[in-house]
Amino acid sequence: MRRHGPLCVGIDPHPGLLDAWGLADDVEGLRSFALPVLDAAAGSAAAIKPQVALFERHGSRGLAVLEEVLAGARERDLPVVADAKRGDIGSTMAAYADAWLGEGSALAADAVTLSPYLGFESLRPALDLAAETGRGTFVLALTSNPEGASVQHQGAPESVAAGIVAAARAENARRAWEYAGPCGLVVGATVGPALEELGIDLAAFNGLILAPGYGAQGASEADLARVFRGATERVLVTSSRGVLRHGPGPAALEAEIRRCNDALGESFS
Ligand SMILES: O=c1ccn([C@@H]2O[C@H](COP(=O)(O)O)[C@@H](O)[C@H]2O)c(=O)[nH]1
Repeated sequence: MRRHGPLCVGIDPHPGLLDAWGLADDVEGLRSFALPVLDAAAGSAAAIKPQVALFERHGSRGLAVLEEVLAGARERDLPVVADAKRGDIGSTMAAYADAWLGEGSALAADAVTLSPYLGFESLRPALDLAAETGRGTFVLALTSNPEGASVQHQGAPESVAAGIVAAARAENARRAWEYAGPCGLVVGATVGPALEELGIDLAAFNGLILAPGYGAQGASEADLARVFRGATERVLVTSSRGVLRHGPGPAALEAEIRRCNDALGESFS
């Protein structure tokens, strides 16, 4: 993030985008889509965030393409957040943790997104494995979709989302870290005044924040600066369709990534 700016490029090979790029909605199309995005992001973006569902829909061969993306990112020293949104009872969670954060797993990424809605502690195997292996997690707190509020804003005196933020903060405080703890949060750039309304202060948060909603979902650089005031230096801003619609040419993709990073940098300064 310090080197390139706060933009994380989402790799979301939607059927409509494959079509717009002149590619078939099959495994060859998936590969011809994902690898140029990886190339464009290496050297211009802070990270990439492959959307696992859009690889899974192509079955085992789709997951093999994801493994190729992960290996290519490792070779290029480009951090990867696997957007898998895993969350299950603890015994099963250990298997998800091994897959996405385990040393030697072909699917291991630098960080994985997790859903805490079976209870924050159910994530324990992934939280512990991330800390042991120097990887990270991003736990869904306030998601960017409008429906999220019906669950995440509930509760008094502390909302569900505020409870998740407090649990993530306590998790990071269990160990000493140089800059930010391994338990990050997902907070949408589209949440408007929800953080203030729910009494959540992200300036005091001790991990990274993954912020979807920029670009295709309508949040602007100014919205990000407003929502994350006091915490912008730890915000990894992610955009998928907003960047990908500039493809297929790698030069145009890279130019858009650089433009976003410049605009975000200006807005955050
Ligand atoms: O709260 C959330 C959590 C995750 N996402 C994911 O981010 C991208 C957003 O794609 P855009 O094309 O930039 O809208 C997508 O993979 C979502 O599953 C999110 O949007 N909101």
